[in-house]
Amino acid sequence: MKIKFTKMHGAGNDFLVFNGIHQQIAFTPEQWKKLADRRFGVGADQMLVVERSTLPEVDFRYRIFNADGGEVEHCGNGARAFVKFVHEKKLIKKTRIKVEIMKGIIELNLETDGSVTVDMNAPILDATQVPFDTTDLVSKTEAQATLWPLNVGKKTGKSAVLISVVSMGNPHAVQIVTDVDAAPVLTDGPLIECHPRFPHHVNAGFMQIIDQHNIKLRVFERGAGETLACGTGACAAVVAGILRGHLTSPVQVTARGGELTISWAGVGQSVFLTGPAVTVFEGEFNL
Ligand SMILES: N[C@@H](CCC[C@H](N)C(=O)O)C(=O)O
Repeated sequence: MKIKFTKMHGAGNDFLVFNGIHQQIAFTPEQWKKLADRRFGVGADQMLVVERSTLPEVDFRYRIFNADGGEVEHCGNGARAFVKFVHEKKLIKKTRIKVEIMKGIIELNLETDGSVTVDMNAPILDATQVPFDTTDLVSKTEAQATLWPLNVGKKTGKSAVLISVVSMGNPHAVQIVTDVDAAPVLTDGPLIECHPRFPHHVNAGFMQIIDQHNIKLRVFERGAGETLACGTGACAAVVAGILRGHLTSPVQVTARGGELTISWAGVGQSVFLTGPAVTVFEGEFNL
């Protein structure tokens, strides 16, 4: 059986996108992992499957699989690629689209310049809901933010890493660094990703504040390693930076693969993510 896919990216975060409406897409975690492999498969950070939603007034359901084969709750860059995909495949004419994801519904808008804005819903700031185990930890407060000490490698006790814990539907641990290019993303990233205090594992963000409206960001993603950009990671970082009093909305996020714009009006409000989505090529493989 031949399976068709589209290779896409959003600011360098790359995807294999599958039309699950006109072909049956049901792979095992091992098969997803093999497809994502950059040597033995096609190569991607995430795989996205577009399906019909069964919910009233919701246009599609979209499922997300990390490169390690695990299904996850959300993907901000993927959501933009998804909108471009359903338009290019003529699956819908509307530019404002409602989509069911694992934990809720999001609204997306295809802008006239081809970029996509995603209403990412309100961030979850209650650490235990992220989920993050706060047992025996003493938090610090900075402006409106709660900061948690996290023992990472040899950084323990007074040298523990101070993190903001934010869920954008998926879990994020964000820290501020002075120089993102020198930050220990590849060494501390995997330790934070699988830290025992995060029972569902976590995406580890390293943010350098440039000024009130600009940050540089690198994210070591759960289940995918460091990617060239992470949409939910950008939202979580900006939320953390605004709560800590360092940033003011809107914020331009410079990732290694491109630029994202994030707006947030504050606690209880939706975060809006705007950025590019690009189709690279179409392909097919035999299963
Ligand atoms: N690249 C994504 C996030 C994908 C999921 C993430 N790795 C997780 O496991 O939560 C984005 O653009 O948001």
